[in-house]
Amino acid sequence: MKCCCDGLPPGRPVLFHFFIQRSRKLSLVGPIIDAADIVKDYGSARALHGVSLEVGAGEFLALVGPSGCGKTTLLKILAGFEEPTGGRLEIQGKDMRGVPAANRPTRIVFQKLALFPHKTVAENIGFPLKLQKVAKPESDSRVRAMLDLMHLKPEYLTRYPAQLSGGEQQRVALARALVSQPGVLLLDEPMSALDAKLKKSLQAELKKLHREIGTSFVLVTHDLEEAMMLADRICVMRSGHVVQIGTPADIYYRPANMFVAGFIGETNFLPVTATKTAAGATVTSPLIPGASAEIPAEHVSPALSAAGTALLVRPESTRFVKGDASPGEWVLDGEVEEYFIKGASTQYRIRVAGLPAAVVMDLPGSIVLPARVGESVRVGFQPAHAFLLSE
Ligand SMILES: Nc1ncnc2c1ncn2[C@@H]1O[C@H](COP(=O)(O)OP(=O)(O)OP(=O)(O)O)[C@@H](O)[C@H]1O
Repeated sequence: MKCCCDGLPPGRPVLFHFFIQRSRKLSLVGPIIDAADIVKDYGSARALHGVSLEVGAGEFLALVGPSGCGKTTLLKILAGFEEPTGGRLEIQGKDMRGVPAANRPTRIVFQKLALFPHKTVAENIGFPLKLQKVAKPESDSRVRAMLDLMHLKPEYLTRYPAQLSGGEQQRVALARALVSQPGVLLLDEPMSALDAKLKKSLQAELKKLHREIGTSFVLVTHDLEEAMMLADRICVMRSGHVVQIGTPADIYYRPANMFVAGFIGETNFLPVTATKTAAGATVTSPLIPGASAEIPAEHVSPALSAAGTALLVRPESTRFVKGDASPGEWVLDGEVEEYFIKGASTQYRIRVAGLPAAVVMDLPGSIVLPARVGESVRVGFQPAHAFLLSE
Protein backbone atom coordinates (compact mmCIF):
# COMPACT_ATOMS: atom_id res chain seq x y z
CA MET A 1 0.00 0.00 0.00
CA LYS A 2 1.33 3.47 -0.92
CA CYS A 3 1.32 6.27 1.62
CA CYS A 4 2.77 9.76 1.99
CA CYS A 5 5.75 8.33 3.92
CA ASP A 6 7.03 6.19 1.03
CA GLY A 7 10.77 6.38 0.68
CA LEU A 8 11.23 7.43 4.32
CA PRO A 9 12.83 5.26 6.98
CA PRO A 10 10.35 2.83 8.55
CA GLY A 11 8.84 4.16 11.75
CA ARG A 12 9.46 7.77 10.70
CA PRO A 13 5.95 9.07 10.14
CA VAL A 14 4.28 12.10 8.59
CA LEU A 15 6.17 14.64 10.67
CA PHE A 16 9.40 13.62 9.00
CA HIS A 17 7.87 14.02 5.60
CA PHE A 18 6.87 17.55 6.53
CA PHE A 19 10.34 18.47 7.79
CA ILE A 20 12.10 16.99 4.78
CA GLN A 21 9.78 18.61 2.25
CA ARG A 22 10.08 21.93 4.01
CA SER A 23 13.84 21.87 4.33
CA ARG A 24 14.17 21.04 0.62
CA LYS A 25 11.96 24.03 -0.18
CA LEU A 26 13.85 26.32 2.21
CA SER A 27 17.22 25.33 0.84
CA LEU A 28 16.23 27.08 -2.40
CA VAL A 29 15.87 30.46 -0.67
CA GLY A 30 18.33 32.79 1.11
CA PRO A 31 19.44 32.69 4.76
CA ILE A 32 16.77 31.74 7.27
CA ILE A 33 18.28 34.18 9.79
CA ASP A 34 19.72 37.47 8.62
CA ALA A 35 20.96 39.62 11.50
CA ALA A 36 22.71 42.89 10.65
CA ASP A 37 24.51 45.23 13.06
CA ILE A 38 22.63 44.02 16.14
CA VAL A 39 23.32 46.23 19.15
CA LYS A 40 22.07 45.45 22.67
CA ASP A 41 22.41 47.77 25.64
CA TYR A 42 21.46 46.83 29.18
CA GLY A 43 21.24 50.29 30.74
CA SER A 44 24.59 51.91 30.08
CA ALA A 45 26.37 48.59 29.45
CA ARG A 46 26.66 47.43 25.83
CA ALA A 47 26.36 43.63 25.54
CA LEU A 48 26.38 43.42 21.71
CA HIS A 49 28.35 45.84 19.54
CA GLY A 50 26.89 45.49 16.05
CA VAL A 51 26.74 41.73 15.49
CA SER A 52 26.05 40.55 11.94
CA LEU A 53 25.26 36.93 11.24
CA GLU A 54 23.53 34.79 8.65
CA VAL A 55 22.24 31.26 9.23
CA GLY A 56 21.38 29.17 6.19
CA ALA A 57 18.29 27.00 5.88
CA GLY A 58 19.10 23.64 7.43
CA GLU A 59 22.42 24.88 8.80
CA PHE A 60 23.81 24.00 12.26
CA LEU A 61 25.57 27.04 13.73
CA ALA A 62 27.35 27.05 17.10
CA LEU A 63 27.91 30.26 19.07
CA VAL A 64 31.00 30.07 21.28
CA GLY A 65 33.03 32.56 23.30
CA PRO A 66 34.11 33.34 26.85
CA SER A 67 31.55 33.87 29.59
CA GLY A 68 29.77 37.22 29.23
CA CYS A 69 30.63 37.70 25.52
CA GLY A 70 26.93 37.97 24.56
CA LYS A 71 25.99 34.50 23.26
CA THR A 72 22.80 34.11 25.29
CA THR A 73 21.81 37.72 24.65
CA LEU A 74 22.07 37.09 20.90
CA LEU A 75 20.06 33.86 21.20
CA LYS A 76 17.35 35.64 23.20
CA ILE A 77 17.15 38.36 20.55
CA LEU A 78 16.68 35.67 17.87
CA ALA A 79 13.99 34.02 20.01
CA GLY A 80 12.18 37.31 20.70
CA PHE A 81 12.81 37.33 24.47
CA GLU A 82 14.93 40.49 24.17
CA GLU A 83 14.49 43.43 21.80
CA PRO A 84 17.72 44.69 20.21
CA THR A 85 18.65 48.32 20.86
CA GLY A 86 19.67 48.69 17.23
CA GLY A 87 20.19 46.76 14.01
CA ARG A 88 17.96 44.64 11.81
CA LEU A 89 16.80 41.04 12.26
CA GLU A 90 14.98 39.07 9.58
CA ILE A 91 13.88 35.47 10.00
CA GLN A 92 12.51 33.64 6.96
CA GLY A 93 12.64 36.97 5.13
CA LYS A 94 10.40 38.80 7.63
CA ASP A 95 11.42 41.76 9.80
CA MET A 96 11.19 40.59 13.42
CA ARG A 97 10.84 44.04 14.98
CA GLY A 98 8.01 43.87 17.51
CA VAL A 99 7.19 40.22 16.68
CA PRO A 100 6.62 38.37 20.00
CA ALA A 101 8.43 35.10 20.69
CA ALA A 102 5.29 32.99 20.26
CA ASN A 103 4.74 34.33 16.73
CA ARG A 104 8.29 33.66 15.54
CA PRO A 105 9.34 30.58 13.57
CA THR A 106 11.81 29.82 16.36
CA ARG A 107 11.72 27.58 19.44
CA ILE A 108 14.26 27.53 22.22
CA VAL A 109 15.57 24.82 24.56
CA PHE A 110 17.37 26.05 27.66
CA GLN A 111 20.08 24.49 29.82
CA LYS A 112 17.69 24.44 32.73
CA LEU A 113 14.71 22.44 31.69
CA ALA A 114 11.47 24.32 31.57
CA LEU A 115 9.24 21.22 31.52
CA PHE A 116 5.95 21.55 33.40
CA PRO A 117 6.40 19.26 36.43
CA HIS A 118 2.67 18.62 36.88
CA LYS A 119 2.02 17.74 33.24
CA THR A 120 2.72 14.32 31.73
CA VAL A 121 5.23 13.82 28.93
CA ALA A 122 2.36 13.79 26.42
CA GLU A 123 0.94 17.04 27.82
CA ASN A 124 4.38 18.66 27.87
CA ILE A 125 5.19 17.77 24.27
CA GLY A 126 1.67 18.62 23.08
CA PHE A 127 1.53 21.97 24.89
CA PRO A 128 2.56 24.16 21.89
CA LEU A 129 -0.04 22.39 19.73
CA LYS A 130 -2.72 23.07 22.36
CA LEU A 131 -1.83 26.78 22.20
CA GLN A 132 -2.14 26.62 18.41
CA LYS A 133 -5.54 24.90 18.86
CA VAL A 134 -4.46 21.92 16.76
CA ALA A 135 -7.25 19.27 16.72
CA LYS A 136 -6.73 16.45 19.26
CA PRO A 137 -6.28 13.53 16.82
CA GLU A 138 -3.62 15.41 14.86
CA SER A 139 -1.96 16.65 18.04
CA ASP A 140 -1.83 13.09 19.48
CA SER A 141 -0.32 11.75 16.29
CA ARG A 142 2.35 14.49 16.20
CA VAL A 143 3.21 13.96 19.87
CA ARG A 144 3.68 10.22 19.23
CA ALA A 145 5.79 11.01 16.15
CA MET A 146 8.04 13.26 18.26
CA LEU A 147 8.37 10.59 20.92
CA ASP A 148 9.51 8.17 18.23
CA LEU A 149 11.91 10.71 16.77
CA MET A 150 13.50 11.18 20.19
CA HIS A 151 13.76 7.42 20.79
CA LEU A 152 11.47 7.60 23.82
CA LYS A 153 9.24 4.62 24.55
CA PRO A 154 5.44 5.03 24.09
CA GLU A 155 4.86 4.16 27.76
CA TYR A 156 6.66 7.39 28.70
CA LEU A 157 3.69 9.41 27.44
CA THR A 158 1.90 9.08 30.77
CA ARG A 159 4.95 9.68 32.96
CA TYR A 160 5.79 12.95 34.72
CA PRO A 161 9.17 14.70 34.21
CA ALA A 162 10.39 13.64 37.68
CA GLN A 163 9.99 10.00 36.59
CA LEU A 164 12.52 10.42 33.75
CA SER A 165 16.33 10.56 33.69
CA GLY A 166 18.10 13.86 32.92
CA GLY A 167 18.80 12.79 29.34
CA GLU A 168 15.19 11.67 28.81
CA GLN A 169 13.92 14.97 30.19
CA GLN A 170 16.16 16.87 27.79
CA ARG A 171 14.80 14.79 24.91
CA VAL A 172 11.24 15.65 25.98
CA ALA A 173 12.24 19.33 25.98
CA LEU A 174 13.65 18.91 22.45
CA ALA A 175 10.46 17.12 21.38
CA ARG A 176 8.32 19.94 22.74
CA ALA A 177 10.45 22.53 20.92
CA LEU A 178 10.24 20.63 17.62
CA VAL A 179 6.59 19.53 17.68
CA SER A 180 5.36 22.83 16.26
CA GLN A 181 7.81 22.40 13.35
CA PRO A 182 9.85 25.59 13.86
CA GLY A 183 12.08 26.90 11.08
CA VAL A 184 14.87 27.42 13.62
CA LEU A 185 15.68 25.55 16.82
CA LEU A 186 17.66 27.61 19.34
CA LEU A 187 19.62 25.65 21.93
CA ASP A 188 21.10 27.35 24.99
CA GLU A 189 23.63 24.88 26.43
CA PRO A 190 21.04 22.09 26.41
CA MET A 191 23.52 19.39 27.41
CA SER A 192 25.74 21.13 29.93
CA ALA A 193 23.93 19.66 32.95
CA LEU A 194 24.31 16.05 31.74
CA ASP A 195 27.08 13.66 32.72
CA ALA A 196 29.85 13.05 30.17
CA LYS A 197 28.54 9.73 28.80
CA LEU A 198 24.94 10.89 28.46
CA LYS A 199 26.15 14.10 26.88
CA LYS A 200 28.10 12.17 24.22
CA SER A 201 25.10 10.03 23.32
CA LEU A 202 22.72 13.01 23.17
CA GLN A 203 25.24 14.94 21.04
CA ALA A 204 25.29 12.07 18.55
CA GLU A 205 21.48 11.96 18.55
CA LEU A 206 21.24 15.72 18.08
CA LYS A 207 23.54 15.59 15.06
CA LYS A 208 21.51 12.74 13.54
CA LEU A 209 18.26 14.54 14.29
CA HIS A 210 19.52 17.70 12.64
CA ARG A 211 20.55 15.78 9.52
CA GLU A 212 17.21 13.98 9.38
CA ILE A 213 14.82 16.89 9.86
CA GLY A 214 16.75 19.68 8.13
CA THR A 215 15.66 22.42 10.57
CA SER A 216 18.26 25.15 11.21
CA PHE A 217 19.89 24.81 14.63
CA VAL A 218 21.68 27.58 16.56
CA LEU A 219 23.53 26.18 19.57
CA VAL A 220 25.14 28.20 22.37
CA THR A 221 27.83 26.12 24.01
CA HIS A 222 30.84 26.42 26.30
CA ASP A 223 32.03 23.06 25.08
CA LEU A 224 34.32 23.69 22.13
CA GLU A 225 34.63 20.02 21.31
CA GLU A 226 30.83 19.93 21.10
CA ALA A 227 30.83 22.90 18.72
CA MET A 228 33.48 21.26 16.51
CA MET A 229 31.60 17.94 16.50
CA LEU A 230 28.13 19.23 15.77
CA ALA A 231 28.23 22.50 13.87
CA ASP A 232 28.49 23.22 10.15
CA ARG A 233 29.90 26.62 11.11
CA ILE A 234 31.13 28.12 14.37
CA CYS A 235 30.72 31.78 15.32
CA VAL A 236 33.39 32.87 17.83
CA MET A 237 32.38 35.89 19.91
CA ARG A 238 34.39 38.14 22.23
CA SER A 239 33.14 41.09 24.31
CA GLY A 240 29.97 41.53 22.24
CA HIS A 241 31.73 41.27 18.86
CA VAL A 242 31.91 38.45 16.31
CA VAL A 243 35.60 37.62 15.90
CA GLN A 244 35.29 34.88 13.29
CA ILE A 245 32.65 32.75 11.61
CA GLY A 246 33.79 29.66 9.76
CA THR A 247 33.70 25.91 9.43
CA PRO A 248 35.26 23.92 12.29
CA ALA A 249 38.32 23.38 10.05
CA ASP A 250 38.59 27.14 9.36
CA ILE A 251 38.39 27.95 13.05
CA TYR A 252 40.90 25.26 14.02
CA TYR A 253 43.43 25.47 11.20
CA ARG A 254 42.91 29.05 9.94
CA PRO A 255 41.96 31.07 13.03
CA ALA A 256 41.58 34.83 12.50
CA ASN A 257 43.90 35.68 15.39
CA MET A 258 45.60 34.35 18.52
CA PHE A 259 42.40 34.71 20.58
CA VAL A 260 40.45 32.33 18.31
CA ALA A 261 43.40 29.93 18.04
CA GLY A 262 43.83 29.82 21.81
CA PHE A 263 40.13 29.45 22.39
CA ILE A 264 39.79 26.25 20.39
CA GLY A 265 42.32 23.52 21.05
CA GLU A 266 45.87 23.53 22.42
CA THR A 267 48.28 25.95 20.81
CA ASN A 268 51.97 26.70 20.47
CA PHE A 269 52.82 30.24 19.43
CA LEU A 270 56.33 30.76 18.10
CA PRO A 271 57.44 34.40 17.93
CA VAL A 272 58.40 35.33 14.35
CA THR A 273 59.09 38.30 12.14
CA ALA A 274 57.11 38.13 8.91
CA THR A 275 57.45 39.83 5.54
CA LYS A 276 54.48 39.47 3.20
CA THR A 277 55.30 38.20 -0.30
CA ALA A 278 53.23 37.50 -3.43
CA ALA A 279 53.14 33.79 -2.48
CA GLY A 280 52.36 34.33 1.21
CA ALA A 281 55.03 35.38 3.71
CA THR A 282 58.65 34.80 4.64
CA VAL A 283 59.28 34.27 8.35
CA THR A 284 62.29 34.18 10.62
CA SER A 285 62.37 33.42 14.32
CA PRO A 286 64.83 34.49 17.02
CA LEU A 287 64.62 30.90 18.33
CA ILE A 288 66.01 29.41 15.07
CA PRO A 289 68.90 31.74 14.17
CA GLY A 290 69.83 31.89 10.50
CA ALA A 291 66.72 30.00 9.26
CA SER A 292 63.88 31.42 7.23
CA ALA A 293 60.74 29.73 5.91
CA GLU A 294 58.11 30.39 3.26
CA ILE A 295 54.52 30.30 4.53
CA PRO A 296 51.96 29.74 1.74
CA ALA A 297 49.24 32.40 1.36
CA GLU A 298 46.48 30.00 2.55
CA HIS A 299 48.37 29.67 5.85
CA VAL A 300 48.57 33.43 6.43
CA SER A 301 45.76 35.12 8.35
CA PRO A 302 44.01 37.75 6.21
CA ALA A 303 43.88 39.85 9.41
CA LEU A 304 47.68 39.73 9.84
CA SER A 305 49.02 42.87 11.50
CA ALA A 306 52.44 43.86 12.77
CA ALA A 307 51.34 43.41 16.42
CA GLY A 308 52.62 40.21 18.02
CA THR A 309 53.06 38.11 14.89
CA ALA A 310 53.33 34.40 15.72
CA LEU A 311 53.40 31.04 14.05
CA LEU A 312 50.64 28.75 15.31
CA VAL A 313 51.93 25.19 15.59
CA ARG A 314 49.27 22.68 16.66
CA PRO A 315 50.52 19.95 19.07
CA GLU A 316 49.69 17.16 16.62
CA SER A 317 51.96 18.78 13.98
CA THR A 318 55.09 18.23 16.08
CA ARG A 319 57.45 15.27 16.42
CA PHE A 320 60.56 14.25 18.31
CA VAL A 321 63.60 14.52 16.04
CA LYS A 322 65.98 11.68 16.83
CA GLY A 323 68.33 11.79 13.80
CA ASP A 324 68.56 14.39 11.04
CA ALA A 325 65.82 16.97 10.60
CA SER A 326 63.59 16.60 7.52
CA PRO A 327 64.06 19.11 4.66
CA GLY A 328 62.58 22.47 5.71
CA GLU A 329 61.91 21.30 9.27
CA TRP A 330 62.52 23.69 12.17
CA VAL A 331 63.91 22.12 15.35
CA LEU A 332 63.78 23.43 18.92
CA ASP A 333 65.99 22.06 21.72
CA GLY A 334 64.20 21.46 24.99
CA GLU A 335 63.63 19.31 28.04
CA VAL A 336 60.61 17.18 28.91
CA GLU A 337 58.73 18.93 31.71
CA GLU A 338 55.76 16.57 31.96
CA TYR A 339 53.71 14.10 29.98
CA PHE A 340 50.11 12.96 30.20
CA ILE A 341 48.90 9.63 28.84
CA LYS A 342 45.54 10.18 27.14
CA GLY A 343 45.03 6.63 25.80
CA ALA A 344 45.12 7.01 22.03
CA SER A 345 47.83 9.66 22.32
CA THR A 346 50.32 11.13 24.79
CA GLN A 347 50.65 14.81 25.48
CA TYR A 348 54.15 16.13 26.16
CA ARG A 349 55.09 19.50 27.60
CA ILE A 350 58.59 20.59 26.60
CA ARG A 351 60.45 23.47 28.22
CA VAL A 352 62.26 25.48 25.52
CA ALA A 353 64.61 28.34 26.45
CA GLY A 354 63.22 31.68 25.21
CA LEU A 355 59.56 30.60 25.16
CA PRO A 356 57.25 31.77 27.97
CA ALA A 357 55.13 28.60 27.86
CA ALA A 358 56.05 24.95 27.44
CA VAL A 359 55.70 23.55 23.91
CA VAL A 360 52.74 21.14 23.82
CA MET A 361 53.09 18.02 21.70
CA ASP A 362 50.39 15.44 21.01
CA LEU A 363 51.89 12.20 19.81
CA PRO A 364 49.97 9.10 18.75
CA GLY A 365 50.20 6.05 21.02
CA SER A 366 50.85 5.61 24.71
CA ILE A 367 52.34 2.12 25.16
CA VAL A 368 55.97 2.87 24.30
CA LEU A 369 56.86 6.36 25.48
CA PRO A 370 59.52 8.10 23.37
CA ALA A 371 60.88 10.29 26.21
CA ARG A 372 60.77 10.67 29.99
CA VAL A 373 60.59 13.68 32.33
CA GLY A 374 63.89 15.57 32.44
CA GLU A 375 65.19 14.10 29.17
CA SER A 376 66.75 16.47 26.60
CA VAL A 377 64.77 16.30 23.35
CA ARG A 378 64.51 17.97 19.96
CA VAL A 379 61.06 19.08 18.83
CA GLY A 380 60.51 19.36 15.08
CA PHE A 381 57.77 20.87 12.95
CA GLN A 382 57.32 22.09 9.40
CA PRO A 383 56.82 25.89 9.44
CA ALA A 384 55.08 25.73 6.04
CA HIS A 385 52.34 23.61 7.69
CA ALA A 386 51.91 26.11 10.54
CA PHE A 387 49.63 29.16 10.40
CA LEU A 388 50.85 32.76 10.55
CA LEU A 389 48.67 35.09 12.60
CA SER A 390 48.76 38.00 15.00
CA GLU A 391 47.18 39.13 18.28
N1 LIG B 1 19.26 41.23 31.90
C1 LIG B 1 20.47 41.77 31.95
N2 LIG B 1 20.69 42.96 32.53
C2 LIG B 1 21.91 43.52 32.55
N3 LIG B 1 23.00 42.98 31.99
C3 LIG B 1 22.85 41.78 31.40
C4 LIG B 1 21.59 41.11 31.34
N4 LIG B 1 21.74 39.93 30.68
C5 LIG B 1 23.06 39.88 30.34
N5 LIG B 1 23.72 40.97 30.77
C6 LIG B 1 25.14 41.27 30.56
O1 LIG B 1 25.40 41.23 29.16
C7 LIG B 1 26.65 40.61 28.89
C8 LIG B 1 26.44 39.40 27.99
O2 LIG B 1 25.72 38.41 28.73
P1 LIG B 1 25.31 37.00 28.10
O3 LIG B 1 24.49 36.27 29.10
O4 LIG B 1 24.71 37.23 26.77
O5 LIG B 1 26.75 36.34 27.93
P2 LIG B 1 27.10 34.83 27.58
O6 LIG B 1 28.18 34.88 26.55
O7 LIG B 1 25.89 34.06 27.25
O8 LIG B 1 27.71 34.35 28.97
P3 LIG B 1 27.73 32.88 29.63
O9 LIG B 1 28.59 32.05 28.73
O10 LIG B 1 28.37 33.11 30.96
O11 LIG B 1 26.32 32.40 29.72
C9 LIG B 1 27.26 40.26 30.24
O12 LIG B 1 28.15 41.27 30.60
C10 LIG B 1 26.06 40.22 31.18
O13 LIG B 1 26.44 40.58 32.48
